[in-house]
Amino acid sequence: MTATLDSGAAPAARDRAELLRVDDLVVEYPGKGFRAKPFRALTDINISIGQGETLGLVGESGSGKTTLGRAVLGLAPVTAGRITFEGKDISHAGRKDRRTLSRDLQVVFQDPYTSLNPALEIGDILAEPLAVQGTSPTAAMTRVRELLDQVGLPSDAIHRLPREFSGGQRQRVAIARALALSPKLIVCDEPVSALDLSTQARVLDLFLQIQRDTGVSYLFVSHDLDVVRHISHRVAVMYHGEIVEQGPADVVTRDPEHPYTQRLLLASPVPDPDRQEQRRADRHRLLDLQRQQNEQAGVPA
Ligand SMILES: Nc1ncnc2c1ncn2[C@@H]1O[C@H](COP(=O)(O)OP(=O)(O)OP(=O)(O)O)[C@@H](O)[C@H]1O
Repeated sequence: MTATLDSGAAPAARDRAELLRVDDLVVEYPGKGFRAKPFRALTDINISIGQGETLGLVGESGSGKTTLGRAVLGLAPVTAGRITFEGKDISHAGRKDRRTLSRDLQVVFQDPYTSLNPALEIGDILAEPLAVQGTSPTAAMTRVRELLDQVGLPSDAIHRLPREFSGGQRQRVAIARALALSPKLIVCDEPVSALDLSTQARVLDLFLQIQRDTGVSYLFVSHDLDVVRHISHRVAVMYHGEIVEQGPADVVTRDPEHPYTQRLLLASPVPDPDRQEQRRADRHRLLDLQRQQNEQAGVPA
């Protein structure tokens, strides 16, 4: 884990094979309560993600980031448009197809405190997806040990319960669970926003390391431009259910064209842009420092 906040995702390779493609996607939730009419959460979304690539999805609360991730996972209704995975239309994939797809398409949620079953030992949490896909108990335990090692947790975690771990360690368990079946794409929905700054940095580094080791792709949802810049090859900016800008992470997050992205960049109690940049630089320095200190002290994230 040596990456710093300014040396995150590797530059995008030009000729990545396309893994996920979303064309003209519209998502409408059925209306209920005060929203008697269907509510259009996404309008004409077009994105693609290559193999080993990270697309960062950024935008304010309610802009539709989670809905887009949910649509990819088959959890939100596709009203119009198309979602293609490895060239196959999965927009309306049924249960059986989804079960097959779950080998390749996984998710890490925001809250490490509620996303793990508190009654299960870590070994059982990690073995669960393997058992569902028919892996034998012996092979599953070998894989569980591999996964713990991959996410930087000790092998004795197998017999411990989630409550015995910190937020960062629990998120490592959630990442290990997502990795169990060697997926091709992981939808990461605000996976570091519940963590403190130094833990955020270490977990982001873990995501990067895993991508380098396995070639997995990420659809990485975050409201935090710093986080998205660090982890992503490309960034798409969402506003009121639409993508208003997308392009290389560095360009979009440092020199955005769209006024909404410019506002997002400046969304800070510090009004002066120079001080804003200063604040960001300070934050990066702080993160690096904390990470170095933790590493020297051998403190797990
Ligand atoms: N199941 C649902 N039924 C109806 N409306 C929904 C549902 N889920 C989300 N919405 C609405 O869709 C819009 C987009 O929500 P979404 O959660 O995708 O945004 P977001 O950018 O991820 O926001 P946040 O960061 O707060 O999660 C919001 O107006 C939300 O109220």
